[in-house]
Amino acid sequence: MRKKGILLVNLGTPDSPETKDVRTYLDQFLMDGRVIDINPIGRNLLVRGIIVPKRAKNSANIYKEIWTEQGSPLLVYSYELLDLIKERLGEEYHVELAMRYQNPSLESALDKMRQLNVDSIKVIPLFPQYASATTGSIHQMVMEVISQWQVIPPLQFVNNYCDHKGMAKIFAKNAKRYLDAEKWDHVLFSYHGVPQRQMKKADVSKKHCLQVEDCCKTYTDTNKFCYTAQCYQTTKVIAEEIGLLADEYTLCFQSRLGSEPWMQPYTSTVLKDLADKGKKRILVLSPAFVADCIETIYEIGVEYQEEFHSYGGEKVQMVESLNADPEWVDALEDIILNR
Ligand SMILES: C=CC1=C(C)c2cc3[nH]c(cc4nc(cc5[nH]c(cc1n2)c(C)c5CCC(=O)O)C(CCC(=O)O)=C4C)c(C)c3C=C
Ligand SMILES: [Fe+2]
Ligand SMILES: [Fe+2]
Repeated sequence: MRKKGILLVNLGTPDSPETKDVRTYLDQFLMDGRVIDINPIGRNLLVRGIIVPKRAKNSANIYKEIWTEQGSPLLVYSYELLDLIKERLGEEYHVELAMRYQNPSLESALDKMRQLNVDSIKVIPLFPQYASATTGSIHQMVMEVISQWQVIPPLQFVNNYCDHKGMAKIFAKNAKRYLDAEKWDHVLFSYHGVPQRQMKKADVSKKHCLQVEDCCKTYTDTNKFCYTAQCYQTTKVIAEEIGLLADEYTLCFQSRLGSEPWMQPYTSTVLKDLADKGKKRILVLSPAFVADCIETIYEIGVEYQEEFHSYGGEKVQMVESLNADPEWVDALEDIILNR
């Protein structure tokens, strides 16, 4: 029986926490024109001349701290999820996992599907919100690879699932475990940031994103492809599910790289403001990630904790991501079958 192909794709992670592998990963990642979206010569100088040489060793040390016996958390959780979703979908489907950068590579996953002569391919980026640097890059790469095939099978691309109730319920459930057990002064929804320039580029009207006040706090037809608007929408669905009041939570953006402005407010700034207001205990969800990774485990769990402490706060607690939660398998099955 010919099967329906399902391709799950996450960002990728180094093959090992050694500096040379981290360097290779950062080089492939940051040389992507959708990630550092400047002219190729400038990108080459910036990435290979400045960012990677400056960053590789320090990043490798951080990867060493989060690395598990099975490997990088992002990859380990992704494989666990793959096993569960394969079991769930059964014989009718052939499911592959790929990473946009490093391994398992998109090329090898797609080649397996080509060899199997699958009936169709549906691409599901493991990112709830669309950003050009993530989902856009995955879709572009899949199209580039498949464009070389003699037979181009029916293809489907999932753009986003920022408003998926099943997904939101799991983030809410994970947060409630902390909210029910202890007292927290505020909840943060801390998303991976993107440069403001990329947001403006994604707005085809050129009249909306960062042009009108509170441009993307409401998710509408006008801004339906805007990453920020989708982050607000995810937050709204999760906050409703938890039962949070408007003044009990704040949306913010982390992981800024370089000196140009990224989406704001920055998580660091919000943490400082909260500390100045006397807030001591902060619970942080990070629903741009479906698997815990360096950005959640280290940036939130270690760096923001230390930073908040230096401002006079007490505790920053990271809420676990979806990882290999059986309810995430339910939600992902629905996304695969119905989006
Ligand atoms: C969730 C969506 C993501 C967006 C949007 C995104 C954009 C983006 N990222 C960088 C630079 C870095 N990101 C890094 C790690 C990283 N980023 C994402 C997701 C998004 N990135 C994930 C899931 C991860 C974790 C990978 C892991 O192995 O755990 C890193 C590397 C980490 C480090 O060295 O500290 C960099 C660098 C840019 C420039 C960007 C632009 C839009
Ligand atoms: Fe990133
Ligand atoms: Fe926007």
